[in-house]
Amino acid sequence: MYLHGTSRVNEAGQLVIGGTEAAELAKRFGTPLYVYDEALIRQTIRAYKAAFEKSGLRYDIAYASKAFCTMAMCRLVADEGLSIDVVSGGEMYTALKANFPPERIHFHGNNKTPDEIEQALEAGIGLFVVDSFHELQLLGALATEKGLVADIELRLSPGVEVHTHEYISTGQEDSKFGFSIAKGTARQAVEQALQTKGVRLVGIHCHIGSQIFETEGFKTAVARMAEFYVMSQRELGAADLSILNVGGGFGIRYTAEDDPLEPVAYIDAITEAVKAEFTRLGTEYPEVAIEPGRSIVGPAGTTLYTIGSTKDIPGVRKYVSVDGGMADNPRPALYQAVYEAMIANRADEEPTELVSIAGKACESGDMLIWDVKLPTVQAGDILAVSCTGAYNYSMASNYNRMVRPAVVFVQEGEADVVVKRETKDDLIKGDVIPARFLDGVYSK
Ligand SMILES: Cc1ncc(COP(=O)(O)O)c(C=O)c1O
Ligand SMILES: N[C@@H](CCCC[NH3+])C(=O)O
Repeated sequence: MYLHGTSRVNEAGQLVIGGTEAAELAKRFGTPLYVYDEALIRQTIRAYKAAFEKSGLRYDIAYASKAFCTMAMCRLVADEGLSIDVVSGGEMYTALKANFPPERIHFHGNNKTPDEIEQALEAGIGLFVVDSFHELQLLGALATEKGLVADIELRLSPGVEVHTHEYISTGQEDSKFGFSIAKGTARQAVEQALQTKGVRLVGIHCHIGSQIFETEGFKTAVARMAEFYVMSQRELGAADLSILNVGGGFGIRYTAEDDPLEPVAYIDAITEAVKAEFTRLGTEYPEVAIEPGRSIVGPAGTTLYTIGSTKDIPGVRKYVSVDGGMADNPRPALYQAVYEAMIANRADEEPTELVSIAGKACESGDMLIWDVKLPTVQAGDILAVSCTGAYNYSMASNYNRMVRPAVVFVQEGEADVVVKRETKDDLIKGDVIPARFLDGVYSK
């Protein structure tokens, strides 16, 4: 298993994360357990900032909170000086409750509801990324009603196809997101935005997809967006335009086969492309904005499970079952995502056996890893699955009425619970038995 951040194997053969043995964390907090290496999160954020500083361009980094949204994470992001991107009233509420400065919150989403827009306007959210004509009209009307002017970016689709899973590719023409540059709707959106009371067009935005390993797609997107930006200023009179937002999507190493670039390489490619394009077009450089999610939290997360039953089908495969699965990590089932794992309490032992890791949900597709080499496992061993920090906790469910695991942040030998493990009472807290069901139901 690739060891990210502060993860290492100590002399006692134990996996250690953030200065604490993983098996000790499992004992203290129970399993399944999401463990986050806080130092690695901060280090990645600082690497993005340093790469931009080097470029000399004005910049804004918004953490895409959909990857992992909790109050502690929002606090950390605020402390590191980033902005934050939210895509729902729930994410916005979490950030606001964590005292995230509202002016540094960016509100995304292809179907923001009137309630969510009102909530955002009342909270003083700094930026709306507008995704449709419907939203433009709704936001303009609601802002005007309140005597406000909302700063907006328009989400455009630059028609860039990238090599990633089709469910996480977003910049292509055939997408539910954004106004198409090629089809002319982006131009109409700028024209309409400039005539809409209650909004001020400050930027254009695109996001070409997620888990992208090369820089070509970003460079193409920058070139198309730059042309459009300058056209909007010169031909359409978009005088307040000053931000070019190229979204997130920077790839990470889930397995040894993955070969992502360092954050700095993506930023260098983007900032160099911005400079080249804007110089060619003869216009002042814009502020460059990005929205990384996965790359900030993905490698920092490890999920710990306790191994239970095994089933050996001679000549076929050996199934090793853990006490979690698709409820805490739906990504293998959804995207055929591949993960690596190790036995945390015997991390120095040679992997000798090829096994497959099964979850405990009542579902054949609940497989966390097909074919991973481990030392011979025993019930009670702690399995560590690496690189589970992005879109795992945030996409977790209560399928089969499983409780969501706790989340701990570890650093320098300290471990803090940032999300408590759900209880069985949490599972039924919204349940209501209609009074008419109770009348004599057991007496019939
Ligand atoms: C608009 C937007 N911004 C940012 C992100 C974050 O992407 P990633 O987590 O791949 O960095 C996404 C998700 O793909 C997105 O849809
Ligand atoms: N949920 C996806 C990423 C979605 C990106 C958000 N636009 C994943 O786990 O890979």
